[in-house]
Amino acid sequence: MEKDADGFYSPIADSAAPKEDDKAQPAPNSELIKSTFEVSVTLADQQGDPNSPLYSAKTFEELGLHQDLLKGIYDMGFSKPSKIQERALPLLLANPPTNMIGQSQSGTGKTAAFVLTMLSRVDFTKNKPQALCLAPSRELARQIMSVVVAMGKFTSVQTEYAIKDNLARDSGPVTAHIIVGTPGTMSDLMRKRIIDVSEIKVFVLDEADNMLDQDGLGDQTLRVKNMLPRDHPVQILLFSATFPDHVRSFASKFAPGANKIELKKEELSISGIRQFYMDCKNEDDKYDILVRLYALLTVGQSIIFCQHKHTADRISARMSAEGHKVASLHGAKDPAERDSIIDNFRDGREKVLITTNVIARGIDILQVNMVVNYDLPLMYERNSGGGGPGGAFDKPDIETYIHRIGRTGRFGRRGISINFVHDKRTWQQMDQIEKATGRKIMRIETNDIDEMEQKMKEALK
Ligand SMILES: Nc1ncnc2c1ncn2[C@@H]1O[C@H](COP(=O)(O)OP(=O)(O)OP(=O)(O)O)[C@@H](O)[C@H]1O
Repeated sequence: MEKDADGFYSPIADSAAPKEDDKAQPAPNSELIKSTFEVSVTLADQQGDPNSPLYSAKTFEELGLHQDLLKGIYDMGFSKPSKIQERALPLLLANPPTNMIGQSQSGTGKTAAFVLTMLSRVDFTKNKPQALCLAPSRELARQIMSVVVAMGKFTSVQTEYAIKDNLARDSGPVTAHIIVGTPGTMSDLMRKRIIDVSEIKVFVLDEADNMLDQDGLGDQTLRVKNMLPRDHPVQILLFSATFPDHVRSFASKFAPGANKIELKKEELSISGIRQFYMDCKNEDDKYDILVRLYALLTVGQSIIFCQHKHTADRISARMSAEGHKVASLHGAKDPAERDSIIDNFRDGREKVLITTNVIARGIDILQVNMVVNYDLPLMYERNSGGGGPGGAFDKPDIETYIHRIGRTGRFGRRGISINFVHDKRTWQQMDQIEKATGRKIMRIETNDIDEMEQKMKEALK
C-alpha cells in the first residue's frame, strides 16, 4: 500500500466523504457563539515549581554553554532552563560525546537542548557540514532552523535546508555548518554528494519515535544514518515527547550507549491542557458544531485536525463559502503554498488552521489555545477484522493524540482540546485514549452555548 505525503496509507474510505446533500448551507448566525472573553495567556510561574517539567535549580551559565550562545539564549527571552534543558545539556555537551535519547513533554524546550548541542559542537572556521538535524515535516524543519538562527545569532554559524525545492539539483557542495531537513531530501542530497558528510559530528532526530517508526519515516531515516562517516564517532541525539515500546528498543540500537532521559506513562501529557469532548449526532453534525464553535476558535488561534487531507480541504472550502476565515494545510499542497500558509498562521494573519497529522508534531505557536480533533487520530491495525483486506484504521493513535493536543499549552501556557465523537466506535476509541493517557476528558454539551463558553473560559484562566 502506498503512503501519502502525510504518512497515511491511502486506499481507505473517508468516513466523512462529501455527500450529495452536503452542499454548503449558510449557518444561521444565531447559532454562532458570540465570544465575550479575552484569552488570558498567563505563563504560570511553573519554572519555580519543582514538580513542573519547566523547573530548574540551575541557571544557563551553570550548564557549560559558550558565552555567544548564552547571549543568543537571553536574546530570545529565556531566563532559566527547563527540566529537560537542565538535565540534558550537561550530558549532551560532555566529552567524549555520548548519544542521547531524550524524552520530555510537548512544549517543554527540547529544541533548545539539541540546537545548543549542534551549535556547541560546530567548528565555525571549517566551511563544511558538521551537524545534521531531521524532522518529519518541512514546517517543523523550518521552525527548528529559526531556532538555530536565533540561538546562533552571536556566532558565525552558516545554515542550509534539506527540504524539497530548496536546493537546485545541480547545486554545488553545501558549505553550511548545520543542515536541517526532512529525511527524503536529506538522503537525496547526500547521495548526490551535494551534502558532504565527511565532517559530520552530530546527527539529531527530532520527533525521533516518528522518524524511526517502520510505519513512518524509518526507512528514509536509516538511509541517512547509513551514509554517515564511519571513521569517527558521530553523536546521535533522539528527542521526542513520546517513545512507544515498539520504537524504544530500536532507538537504543540506533543510538547505542545513549544517556536516557525518560518519562513515565502517567507523565506523558501536560496538565495545562484541559481535554474535552463533544457528543455529536453524526458526521454532518460534527461540521455544524465546528461552525458553531467558530467564534471561540478565533478568540486565540486554533488547529483543527482531520484524518484525511480531503476532509481538511472540504471543511475549509465549505466554511470559507459560508463566510468564515479559515486556512487548510496538508502534505498534498505544493511547498511554496505550505510555507505561506504556515507563515500566515504563525504571524496570526490566519486564526483557524484545518489540517492533517502533517503538523501534529513539534509546531510551536504560542497563541494556539485550542486544538480540535475533528477526527480522532487513528493508526492502521493489521488484521483487526474491521474492514479493508487485512486491517483497518480502527485503533486510536495515542502518540499522535498526545502530540496533537500538545500544539497548545506550550511552555506553561493553558490550552483546550476538544474531541468530536459521533458513534460507538469513536466513543470506544476516545475511551482507550483516556485510559492510555490517564487524563480525564470532560464532556461539553453541544447545545448549551453558554456552558460551552463558560467551560472554556475556566479552562483558559
Ligand atoms: N528555558 C526557556 N525559557 C523560556 N521559554 C522557553 C525555554 N525553553 C524553551 N522555551 C520556549 O518554549 C516553547 C516550546 O519549546 P519547544 O518547541 O522546544 O518544545 P518541545 O519540547 O520541542 O515540544 P514538542 O514536543 O511539541 O516538539 C518555545 O516557544 C520555546 O521558545
